[in-house]
Amino acid sequence: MLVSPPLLFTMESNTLYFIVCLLVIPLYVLLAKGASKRLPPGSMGMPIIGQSLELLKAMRANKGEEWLKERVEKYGPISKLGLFGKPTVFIHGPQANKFVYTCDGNKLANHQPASIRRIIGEKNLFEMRPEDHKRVRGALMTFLKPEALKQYVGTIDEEIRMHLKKHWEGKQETVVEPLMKTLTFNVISSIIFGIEQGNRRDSLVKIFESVMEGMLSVPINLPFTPFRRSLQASAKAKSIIMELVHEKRQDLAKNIISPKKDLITSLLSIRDENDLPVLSDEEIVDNTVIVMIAGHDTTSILLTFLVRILAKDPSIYAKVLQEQEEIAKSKANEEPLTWDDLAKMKYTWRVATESLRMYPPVFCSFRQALEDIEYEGYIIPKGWQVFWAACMTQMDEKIYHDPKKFDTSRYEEGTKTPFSFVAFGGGARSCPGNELARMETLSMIHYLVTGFKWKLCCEDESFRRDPLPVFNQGLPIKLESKLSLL
Ligand code: HEM
Repeated sequence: MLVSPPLLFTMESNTLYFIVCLLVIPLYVLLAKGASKRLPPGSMGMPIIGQSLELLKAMRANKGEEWLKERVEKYGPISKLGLFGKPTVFIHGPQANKFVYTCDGNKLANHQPASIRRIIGEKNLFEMRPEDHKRVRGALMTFLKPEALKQYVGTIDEEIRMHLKKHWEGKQETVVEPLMKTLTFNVISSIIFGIEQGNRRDSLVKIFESVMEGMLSVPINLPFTPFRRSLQASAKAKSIIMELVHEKRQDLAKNIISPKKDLITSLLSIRDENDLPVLSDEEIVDNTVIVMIAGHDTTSILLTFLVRILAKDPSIYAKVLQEQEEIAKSKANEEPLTWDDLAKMKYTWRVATESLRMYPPVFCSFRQALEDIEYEGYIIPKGWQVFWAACMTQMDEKIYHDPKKFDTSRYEEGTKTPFSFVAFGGGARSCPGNELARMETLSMIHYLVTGFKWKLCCEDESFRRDPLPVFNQGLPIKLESKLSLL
């Protein structure tokens, strides 16, 4: 979101970028020359560099959408360009979203940058071709589907209360973005690893922070490069997770723990029709890593935007507060939230949905053509990248009336154009963590609005895309505890 494919964008430094470019020039020239006729319109830009730097610059100024809109005005909804050393076809609109989300995975494959592939490992969901992807995703979904997640509402509730007590209560000022990251990191690690708060979890969290640091780097494995540090941290994380896998397998055999305890026990317990494990140990480890990485940053961004929206618009804050106070009133002191409580938070989720429409954490993604593909009368040649900014349809005035207006009533009107709301992607590779994200978001907003009032320190703080949204100052706020509920 990853972990998200747009992670592709960040380049450590221009120097490293140029070194990599030089290494891949021959491949680029071959691919570009090999392209047959009926290529989409557009210029490939400078060899290798193509339009990468322009796009990066626009994204960092939070003008990525404008930059792409200009392309669409100039060339139409399909055009060619050069991005990150590869010939690329940019496609746009609901029909582009539909094409990507419904295309056979043997023709159009997921496409991660080399740094991510090497750090996470070969057996992760992002890298898999359709057959393995279906098997591994099916296994993950037995844990991430709503019926299974229901039992973790209490765990999430407990994590949030501990977090608020430690980081928010009694503070007069705080910075929201890093705190939301800490929270979602802790929630997801408690659900995945099933480890109580303490030294063991803290050390895993620290190791994962180091893993993240080099995810977006140029994959040069030399001493002191962030990529080397990330590789080392990921090897350490994986060896700890592998130990956990062995421990939990033994505990399951002795019936000391439940198969539903956490993601690892759940994956270990899935057997096929011949009573054999559905996932190998290596697959469990690599996919635990991917869920950790894909699962925390995206949700923390949504929560950070919600804090901003609630501070900026008193009428939205008042309605969310009313909904949440009604739920709070129906509960005894310290009684945790339940699945049914979350189901009642309809208005709050509409606010979150509208936030996801206007400020999607994942803005764009890449795939790779595994064969020549015909699309809208043009050829996307084998080996080329397909690049699309799915979420641009969410700000399209032909689909959403007055798209710049924050308007939760949009979701009262029924269905929209198919493939136009795609904050969680679509098709076989849509986000499997959307339900978990919803649970975390609603629970946290419940405790925030019932427990605190806040004001933004900088009313007009802007954010850049790097490639996920990052607030320039991390969203500092002035904070007031309403009462000590926690
Ligand atoms: C607000 C929160 C979230 C947003 C906006 C979000 C968004 C997305 C999007 C747009 C994709 C598809 C990317 C593509 O098509 O290239 C995706 C995939 C994915 N997400 Fe999320 N996500 C969120 C939370 C989570 C959580 C909590 C988890 C962990 C449980 C998670 C795990 C994944 C995984 C594993 C994939 C890859 C799925 C596959 O390839 O089959 N996400 N996410």
